[in-house]
Amino acid sequence: MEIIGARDDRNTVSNYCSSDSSDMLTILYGSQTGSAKKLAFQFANELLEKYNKKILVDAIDSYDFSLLIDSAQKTTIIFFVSSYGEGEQCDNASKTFKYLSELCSENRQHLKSLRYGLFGLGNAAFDIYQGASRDFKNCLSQLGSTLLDYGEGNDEKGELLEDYIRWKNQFMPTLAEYFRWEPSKARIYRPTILVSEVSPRRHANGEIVSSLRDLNALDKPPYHIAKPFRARFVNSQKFTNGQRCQFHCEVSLEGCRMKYKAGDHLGVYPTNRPEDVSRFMFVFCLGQKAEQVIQLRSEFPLWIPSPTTYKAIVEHYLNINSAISSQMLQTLANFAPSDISKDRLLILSSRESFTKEVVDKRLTLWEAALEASDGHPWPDVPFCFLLESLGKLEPRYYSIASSELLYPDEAHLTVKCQREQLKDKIIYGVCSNYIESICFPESEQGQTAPVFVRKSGFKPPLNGDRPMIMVCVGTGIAPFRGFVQHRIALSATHNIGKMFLFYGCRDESDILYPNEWPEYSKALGSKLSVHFALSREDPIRKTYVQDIILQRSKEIHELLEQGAYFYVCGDAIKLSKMSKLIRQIIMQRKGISEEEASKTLKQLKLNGRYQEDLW
Ligand SMILES: Cc1cc2nc3c(=O)[nH]c(=O)nc-3n(C[C@H](O)[C@H](O)[C@H](O)COP(=O)(O)O)c2cc1C
Repeated sequence: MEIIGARDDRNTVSNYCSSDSSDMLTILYGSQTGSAKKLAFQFANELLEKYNKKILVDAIDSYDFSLLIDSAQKTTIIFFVSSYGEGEQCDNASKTFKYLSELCSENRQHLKSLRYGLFGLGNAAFDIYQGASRDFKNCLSQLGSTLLDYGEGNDEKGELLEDYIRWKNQFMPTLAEYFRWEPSKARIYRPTILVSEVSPRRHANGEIVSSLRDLNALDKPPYHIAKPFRARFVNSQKFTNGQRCQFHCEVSLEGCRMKYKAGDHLGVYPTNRPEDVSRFMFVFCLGQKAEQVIQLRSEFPLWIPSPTTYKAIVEHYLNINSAISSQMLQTLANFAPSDISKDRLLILSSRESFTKEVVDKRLTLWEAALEASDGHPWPDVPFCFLLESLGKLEPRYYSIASSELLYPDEAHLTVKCQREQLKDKIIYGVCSNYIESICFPESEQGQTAPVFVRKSGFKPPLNGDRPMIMVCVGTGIAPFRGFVQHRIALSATHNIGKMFLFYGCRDESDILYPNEWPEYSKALGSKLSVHFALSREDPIRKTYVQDIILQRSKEIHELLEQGAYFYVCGDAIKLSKMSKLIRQIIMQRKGISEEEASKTLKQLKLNGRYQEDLW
């Protein structure tokens, strides 16, 4: 009985497939930002809990599909497939999709032995809704595989989890029937993480070790995602204040030996908001034992270093404001402090109320609990239930806004505080507001955060004399500040190519780095031309980046013909039509068909000459 977590070890996957798979199930995910991966593990956990089934969970690209070709051995896989780019596969599924598409072209049913279920994750605000999951399904059907069930979850209005639950509730019993699985003896809640309270370990100086991340601060390079560097945030400067707070800050990488290049990302591990931490600790009665040292054990890989303390987990490792599902509330109801609270929570979790009362109001688990109990604490909730349900406080990624050629020991960031005003509360984005709190602290303390560099393919051309066209909205300006700095550094010794920057924001007061663009233009002369699209400057005629791009379509096309690189960065929804626009420009300027223009654009993408960094 085990869940095997995502690993890099491909051999284990192959071994697993070639053993008796008649009663075994594999769960694979294609996930860019973790949602599909999370659902895949959730599905696996539930199968383990309900049917005592042994399950492999891994990324799609870690699985060796060549083993299934024309095989007589029946294999069952449940896929969780997210769409990315323009309805495309995520990075950890694209290799497999390419492989399967090539197999399709042979027009033979090579994967007849495969039975599969598929849940697609997407967002209907994008042009090609569920492109990746539908393509994957079509491909498998051409290869002769048997579809057991297909479902789709839409991220557009925050109902992805509910879509998943509806699909899963209908599919899981069918799957069990198909395999003739008997439900394991009914249990309301079965923990998969064992939490034991132990006596404290101490640092050499006598201080209690509260988390391994503290120890990491004493560690030495190399630093990476699993061992972040505690960096100082310095020289912060606000551009705009209040609800739309945007600012610049500089992260000192001195001594950590982490190198970056313009276009890379800086991962930042946030800390939960102190107000939320203390309310969470109150609701689940953790205040008294906040500093108690605990040891965690589990059958699958845990993201929390152990031993640690309750408080360290709630502050640094647990996504206490995670989106919640009706199912979580139903399990939580078992631990209610009174029958009235239990009934109220069950009503909140019901089909009739859940969307309106929980999803639309963006209630967190602790807020829903408080609402059901009229502000009274819930002393009987097992801590492991909170760990399993809420999951990991993930690092957030920021495009680095500087060039290593000018700033080798510091990475600059451009941050917009995520603050969304709902009817009666503000939803705070955990990391941006955390960075603000350490950059503009009320006291002098706490100006460090754990960080690491994540390499990205979003890079200025290797050849410095190639033209560049850069398109962005809002804080999407960040990597382009780095690209321009990069070219300034190069210009001292090299001939550099022309640069067009198209930058969309609300009005003049919303322009980030307003003093720097004239300076960069001065330093680079005719090599840099910056064009602003200020959407709220003229209330009658709103101007967006696509409008100013269209006005310059002739020059853009000429530059593309001269080998220019085209970059897009910023809000995925606002910029979702950019590649369509470029296709249109190519079509019109070259006088070719839409199909031919699509081929040209595809080739640009393959050659790295059309790149997007969207969020
Ligand atoms: C840059 C970007 C591009 C996306 N493109 C699409 C798309 O073309 N079609 C779609 O249905 N959803 C699209 N989405 C939405 C994601 O598929 C959806 O939010 C999903 O839940 C993310 O899952 P993941 O965390 O497993 O990557 C896109 C999201 C981002 C950030």
